[in-house]
Order: sequence, then C-alpha cells, then structure tokens
Amino acid sequence: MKKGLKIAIGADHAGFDLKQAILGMFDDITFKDFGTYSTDSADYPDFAHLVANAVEAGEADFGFLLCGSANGVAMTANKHQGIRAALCWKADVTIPARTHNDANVLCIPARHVTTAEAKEIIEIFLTEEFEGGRHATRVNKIGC
Ligand SMILES: O=C(CO)[C@H](O)[C@H](O)[C@H](O)COP(=O)(O)O
Repeated sequence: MKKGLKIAIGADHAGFDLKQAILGMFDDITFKDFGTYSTDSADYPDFAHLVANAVEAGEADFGFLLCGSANGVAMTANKHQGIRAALCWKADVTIPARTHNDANVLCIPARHVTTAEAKEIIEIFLTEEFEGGRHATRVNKIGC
C-alpha cells in the first residue's frame, strides 16, 4: 500500500460508524474528515460534494465515501467533472476500479460490508495502479 497519502473522507449517518473505524485503521494515511460527525440522520450529497471538491482541487490524493448502499454518494461524486467514483464492495471489483478505471474516489456500501472487508477494499484501492494503454483511451472518453 502506498505510504503518506492524503485522503478526503465523508459519510452519511449510515456510514458514520465505518468511517470512524477507517479513521483509526491506518497509521500512514492523513485523513481530512468532512463528516458527518454523528449517527443523526444526514443527507449523503452534502458530504459527497465536499469530498469530491477536495479531490478535484488536489487537496487529497483520493476520496473515500460511505453511505448505506454507496449508490447515493457515487452518483453525487460522479457529477463532478474531475471525479471517477467507483462503488466497491469486494476485492474483485476494487482491483479494476484502479487498474482499468483509474478511480479517484472509493465508495463503500457501509450496510453491506464488514469492517474487515472495508479494510481489504481500501488496501487494494491504495495499492493497485492504473495500467494506462487501452484503459487510458477509454478513461479519456469518459470526459473527465
Ligand atoms: O444514499 C443511499 C442510497 O444510495 C444510502 O444508502 C443512504 O445511506 C440511505 O439512503 C439512508 O437511508 P435512511 O433510511 O435515511 O437511513
């Protein structure tokens, strides 16, 4: 796993507990936590936009977003021109999110993965590298 990365992270109430667990998982990562800061009901776009803005501005190397299914945060983040947000719930899906799609935001469905599974997904996301070549041609056609 790459060392010294800056990660922008955000979650709604459904992702709050897993976000807190992730914040304590990695000594080598510097997190900027954009909330939410409790399990009170919250609106996932509020946090997804903040994380996407930080990644687009180059303030973070990658973004992590969590909500119940991860669909809402992924939909929101992908409205941003500079964002390629990938919904990842297992290792086999996470590898090509980086190697083929050059994803810069990782969206984790907090209600459907264990903490251990989330850790594995994050380690893969921060280890795998974009392969370029034919995948770069395709990513360029996405338009971001
Ligand atoms: O946005 C979502 C679905 O794409 C997330 O799963 C939310 O966390 C979920 O909708 C929250 O639901 P709740 O009933 O308000 O807890």
